[in-house]
Amino acid sequence: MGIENLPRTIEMTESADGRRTARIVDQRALPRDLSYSDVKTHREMIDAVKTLALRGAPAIGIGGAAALALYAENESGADDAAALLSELETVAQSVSTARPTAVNLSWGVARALEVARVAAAGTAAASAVADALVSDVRAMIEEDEAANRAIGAFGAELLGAGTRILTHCNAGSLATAFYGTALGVVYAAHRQGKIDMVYADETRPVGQGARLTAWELGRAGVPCTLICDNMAASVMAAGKVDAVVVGADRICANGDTANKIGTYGLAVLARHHGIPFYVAAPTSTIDASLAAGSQIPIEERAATEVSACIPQGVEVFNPAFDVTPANLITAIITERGVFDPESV
Ligand SMILES: CSC[C@@H](O)[C@@H](O)C(=O)COP(=O)(O)O
Repeated sequence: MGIENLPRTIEMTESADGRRTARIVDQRALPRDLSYSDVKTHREMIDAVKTLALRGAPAIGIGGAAALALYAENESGADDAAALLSELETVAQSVSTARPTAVNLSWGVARALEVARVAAAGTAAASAVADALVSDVRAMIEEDEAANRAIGAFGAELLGAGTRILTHCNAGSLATAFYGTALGVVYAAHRQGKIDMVYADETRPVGQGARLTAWELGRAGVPCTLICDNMAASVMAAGKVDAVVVGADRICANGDTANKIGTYGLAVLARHHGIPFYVAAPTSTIDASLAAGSQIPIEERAATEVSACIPQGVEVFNPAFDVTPANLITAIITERGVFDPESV
């Protein structure tokens, strides 16, 4: 049992009819089934991102770039590179707005558009632009795994023997191409024999902790105890948590960090109990264009996520993310090292 049992979240492959596709783990089916979907068009990719079949900031960044590659490969009828580029500029708009909070999505789309621009400047053939896009998605996948392994190595240095970690949502291999950010820290520390237990918050309302983190850690052979979100305070008070490690969807210039709803509450609890609170994320999650967390767009999702059965007339507020102020974050762990949130 180990991380070799974890699936690759997204890969560029070829389907039986010879068309290039993005093969993704369909995370809606977990933990019941480990099943894959072959995504062939940019619209199918937008749907996968919106419905959380593909989720987690780094994974949707790669998915965004893949959407442009799929459009170029399978949908465009453009005669030449210049015509394709102009179509891609329109497609990029709809892909990068599929979900608003994780900056990685628009980062991935912007990177793909730049690759297409450079390719189109050097060729007249639309097919060469498509090839360049597919190659760059493959490069992004490799870079993402390498970044996560570096995050894991830096993060493991912060932890001592017998560490008990609390994590929220799924910032694991499933949220990235492979290995994970917060769970990357766990995997690296576990390899060094430092992890006694990982407490996984259930993560209401969608249950990424219960459905995905508990499944992933089990498959990787890391000890995991599932708790409901409202149990975190008493687990900390009982002295069972040595560090909180979470992922991020967007980190502002001042270090304020958006992550799955409930993260902010955990940071407040960690401060109260004197427990270090770490954010683990690749530098592609940093958005230096935003000065502070109040400027981060927070996605609101359907009321049916909160309850399938709502009494008539009851209003539901379902923000998918919250913002943890920089002063509650002990350190931000990136692939380039460990930073004070204010200096990130
Ligand atoms: C490495 S993933 C970091 C974050 O994207 C993760 O913690 C999270 O909040 C995911 O939310 P989700 O709505 O499941 O995409």
